[in-house]
Amino acid sequence: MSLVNIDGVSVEYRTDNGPLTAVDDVSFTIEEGETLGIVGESGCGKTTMTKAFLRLLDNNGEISTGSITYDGIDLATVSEEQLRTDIRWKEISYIPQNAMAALDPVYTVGAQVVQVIELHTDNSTEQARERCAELFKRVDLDPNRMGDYPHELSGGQRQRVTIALSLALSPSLIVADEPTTGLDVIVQDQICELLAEIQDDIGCAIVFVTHDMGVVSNISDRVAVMYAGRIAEIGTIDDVFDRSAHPYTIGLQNAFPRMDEFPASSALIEIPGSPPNLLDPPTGCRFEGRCPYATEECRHTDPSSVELEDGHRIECLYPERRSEFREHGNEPDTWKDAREAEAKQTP
Ligand SMILES: Nc1ncnc2c1ncn2[C@@H]1O[C@H](COP(=O)(O)OP(=O)(O)OP(=O)(O)O)[C@@H](O)[C@H]1O
Repeated sequence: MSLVNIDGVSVEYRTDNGPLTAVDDVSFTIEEGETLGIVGESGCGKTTMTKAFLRLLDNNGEISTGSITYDGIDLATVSEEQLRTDIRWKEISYIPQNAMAALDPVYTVGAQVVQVIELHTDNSTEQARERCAELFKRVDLDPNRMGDYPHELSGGQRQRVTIALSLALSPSLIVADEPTTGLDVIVQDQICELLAEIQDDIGCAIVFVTHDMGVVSNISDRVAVMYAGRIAEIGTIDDVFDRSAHPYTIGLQNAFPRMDEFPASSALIEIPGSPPNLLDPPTGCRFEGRCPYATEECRHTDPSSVELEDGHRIECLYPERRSEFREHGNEPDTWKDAREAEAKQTP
C-alpha cells in the first residue's frame, strides 16, 4: 500500500485577477521509504503541491478538488486540530525553501527544536534538550550551537537546523522544498547526502522539490516532472532519464548539465518560450506553444494521462512517438523551429 495517495488534486488561489489554478487535477502516489523528486520550472506548482500535503497554503489558496490520503486520513479535509496534533511533525514534516524565514529570529535554534519536541511528546525539558543535542549531532552540527540565534549560523548550518527539526519526531515522510536553494554547490551536495543518510537511518520517504534536473537525478528513486500545474511525466529515474517520453522532460534534460558528465559532452539547449499564464491557461496541451513536435490537434485536445509501462505515465497525445522524441530531442535544430515560431509571435 502506498504511503500517500494523491488523487485528482487541484489547488486554486484567489487573486485580484480571478482564480488561478496552480495545481490542476494531479494524481500520484508516494511510496514508503522512497525519494520522490518533483521537478519543473519556476511557477509550475511544485511548492503549492507540497504545501497542500500539510495544508500550509497561503491564506488565499485552497485544495478545490481531490483527496490526499495518508494512512486512511484525507489530508485535504481533516480538521486543522487533527492535522496539528497527529500529522504535522509526527507523521509528515516540512523543510521549507528558505531556512532563515522558517526559523524564528528571536529564539535560539536549540530552543526552537526543544519546543517542537516538548509540544508533541511527553519528554521533560531535560530529555528534549538531550534529544535536540542528538539531532544536532545527526545533522553534523556541534550541539554547542544550540544556544545560537539563526543569524549567527551560515545558510548551510541553518538548513541543517531545519533538517534536525524535521527529524525531531521521526516522521514517515519529509517534504523538502528546494532545501538547497541559495547554498553553494559543495554545501548543496552535503545537504543532499545528509538527507540520503537520514533516509537510510529512519526509513522515511522524502519528497524532494527542485527545479534542477541534475540534483533530482542524483537523489531520487522516482521523479514527477511538473509543467504548468500538471504532471507531464512520472516514473522511476530510469524511466524519466533513460526512457523519457514527454518532449518537456527531454527539453528540461537538455537545459541542465548532467551530474555524471564532466566536462559536459554537449552544449546546453534552452527550451524556447516560457510557461503559460495560469490565470488563463491555453486549451489543449499546455506545452503546445513550446513543443517542437506539436500538431494542430495538440492545440485543441487536452492530453490525459497515459501509462506506458508500470508506473511510467505521461500526459502527451503522442505516446507512440516517444522513440522519435528521444532520438531527435537533444539536437539543437529540433528546438530551433520552435524558437523561430516563438520569435515570430513576439512583437
Ligand atoms: N499566494 C499566491 N497567490 C496567488 N498566486 C500564487 C500564490 N502562490 C503561488 N502562486 C502562483 O501559483 C503558481 C505556482 O506557484 P508555485 O510557487 O507553487 O510554483 P513553483 O513551481 O514552486 O515555483 P518556484 O520554483 O518559483 O518556487 C504560480 O503561477 C504562482 O505565481
